Amino acid sequence: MARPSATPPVHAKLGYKAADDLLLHLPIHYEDETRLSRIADLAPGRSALLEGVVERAEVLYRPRRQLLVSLREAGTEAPFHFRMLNFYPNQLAQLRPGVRLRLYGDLRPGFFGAEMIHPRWRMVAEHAPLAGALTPVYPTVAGLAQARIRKAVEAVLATADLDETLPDPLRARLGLPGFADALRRLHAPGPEDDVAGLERRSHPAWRRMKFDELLAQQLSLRLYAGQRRRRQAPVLAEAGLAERLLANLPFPLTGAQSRVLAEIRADLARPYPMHRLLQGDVGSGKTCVAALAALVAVGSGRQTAVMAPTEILAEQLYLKFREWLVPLGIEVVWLAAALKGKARQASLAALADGRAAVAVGTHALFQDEVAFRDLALAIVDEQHRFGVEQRLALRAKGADAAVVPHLLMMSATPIPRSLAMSYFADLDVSVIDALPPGRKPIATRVVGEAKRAEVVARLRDYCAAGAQAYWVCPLVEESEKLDLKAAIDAHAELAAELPELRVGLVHGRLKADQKAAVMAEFKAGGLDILVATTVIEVGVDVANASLMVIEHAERMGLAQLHQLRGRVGRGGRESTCLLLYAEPLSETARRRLRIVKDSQDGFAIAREDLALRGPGEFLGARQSGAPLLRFADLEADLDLLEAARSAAERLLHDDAAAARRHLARWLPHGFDWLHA
Ligand SMILES: Nc1ncnc2c1ncn2[C@@H]1O[C@H](COP(=O)(O)OP(=O)(O)OP(=O)(O)O)[C@@H](O)[C@H]1O
Repeated sequence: MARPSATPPVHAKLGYKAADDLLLHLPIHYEDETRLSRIADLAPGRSALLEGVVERAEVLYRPRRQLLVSLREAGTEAPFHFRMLNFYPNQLAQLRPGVRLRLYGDLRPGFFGAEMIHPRWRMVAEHAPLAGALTPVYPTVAGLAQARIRKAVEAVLATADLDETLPDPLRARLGLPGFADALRRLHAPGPEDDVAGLERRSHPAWRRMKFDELLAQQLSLRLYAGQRRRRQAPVLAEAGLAERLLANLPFPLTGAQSRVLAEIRADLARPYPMHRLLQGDVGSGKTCVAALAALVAVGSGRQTAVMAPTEILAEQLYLKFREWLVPLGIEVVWLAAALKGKARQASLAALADGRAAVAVGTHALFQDEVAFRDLALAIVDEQHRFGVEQRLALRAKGADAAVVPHLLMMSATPIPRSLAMSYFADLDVSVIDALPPGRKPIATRVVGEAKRAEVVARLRDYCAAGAQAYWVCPLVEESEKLDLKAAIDAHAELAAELPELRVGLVHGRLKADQKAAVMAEFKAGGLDILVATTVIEVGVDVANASLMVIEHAERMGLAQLHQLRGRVGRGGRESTCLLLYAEPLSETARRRLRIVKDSQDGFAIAREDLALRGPGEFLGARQSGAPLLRFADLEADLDLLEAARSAAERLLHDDAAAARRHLARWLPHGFDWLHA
């Protein structure tokens, strides 16, 4: 009977667009049916193929209903058994005495001696031939049998075009097998192949796949870079205003800041859009460099938009930009969702007619009703927290659709080089790798919650000596409500325990002006202690705050702890950060906290965090919903990534047609998320 036409084909069931996509649907492991094992030679726990003749098959009812089959291997005395806990009556009927079976499964010690539970079995004739290749086991979905996937993959392998896209010398240099060869080996390795290497993904055939994937990514990044260079952006080269701010600043730029500013200025002076990530550890002076960049745009008679993912961060940027730009006679407007009525209309009007040269705000900046007269530069802070569409929307705000604004992204989450190289579409990266002089290291302690009373006593002494402190409440990932409750409770407790001190509270649910009022009060010294949810993570700048207590530090990411801690240590005082943890603390959790305690280097901490949590945390990959890479692992395969990077350049130059074929194979349906 024909299968109903509604049944989707195998590739669709697995989530692929085309049957050819199955070529790269690679096995997760293999079953070896190329040789028969003898039960006497097998250690328990190993999977193997056995053969035997059925002696008896009976249904037992204790301890539960099951089918027990006894078989005898040729030349042995004792029978062995297999059990089926689910079976059909016709299976029972097939298992007549004298029937010869081959079984594949795990052998384990059982009540009657060695046995298999739920092996795969089939009836065979005597001396039936063995499989010529290992049997691949593929990732699958519910209701899709391995046999169907195997068949579909075999069909595609037989018909698809497996031509070689890499030049021979390159393959030889990297020790990589040919594409067709590698693919056949992965889908159907022979008995002589290194199966362990295939399963561990270290086999040359696997390395070939990983290299190809990375190469495709690098090629697409390069093509994208080429496209960008063909787009038009305003040339911004008037530095007079920036020079005036430099003269006004109470400090000289650090060497690192000057170098990075020069890189940005060179980009802005080009007629195609900048696409640059400005990285620097917390407090390294990124915002200051960004403000100078904005002034280059403003000096050229154009507008700048500055955007942060949360209102509190945006407000901090707004305050800094005002402090630096307003004395130069520049109008800076504020725009966030909470801004309503007349104030909102005034901001919108000032942007539309160009009176305001700079707008600072949140996501509200890229709503449809926001029109710039002449947007030339978009600065996006902590960009990895924005979704791809949001970033694109801001870029589309240039007044003339043919002219694209320059894009400067800032991040205090240091992104390891391998990630930056691989994930971001053609991204130039500038790193501020030194802190301004005079910063003191922050003494960090890891303290059990049982010592909370001592911590509170310490807080009292600190504040009595004129210092200010943050008390940061746990992050409860899934629930803003719980976050809020924790902060409100901590605030009430501290206020009761320390009646002589002024304790303030700030959290994400406060209205923008309320938040701003609390922050301003803390900054002005009107509060001794600020209880906060993690909203203060980045960008908050209060020089007199020199103690930070972080509750439930064990729940937070390492990079996040480091960023939080960076809120102190900004003034002349010795600063301290206490990481409070709740018992019991696992060994891993203890190790993680120790990493933050022992290092002040954001990059080193980020590397550890990457190893522990995976790249999604850095890159907002969750927002994009697309996996970063299917096969290659950015940390483990760094050598391949480097090789792919240089090979991409060569291939485009030497054999553009091969490069195109390579891309068509690996990214047949585009990869747009990568290009944002
Ligand atoms: N070269 C410098 N010398 C001394 N102080 C500086 C220098 N550059 C910036 N600062 C000061 O250091 C503090 C942090 O600078 P800025 O806000 O630019 O850093 P950031 O990297 O954006 O920090 P954050 O991690 O807080 O976002 C600010 O108070 C700023 O005035």
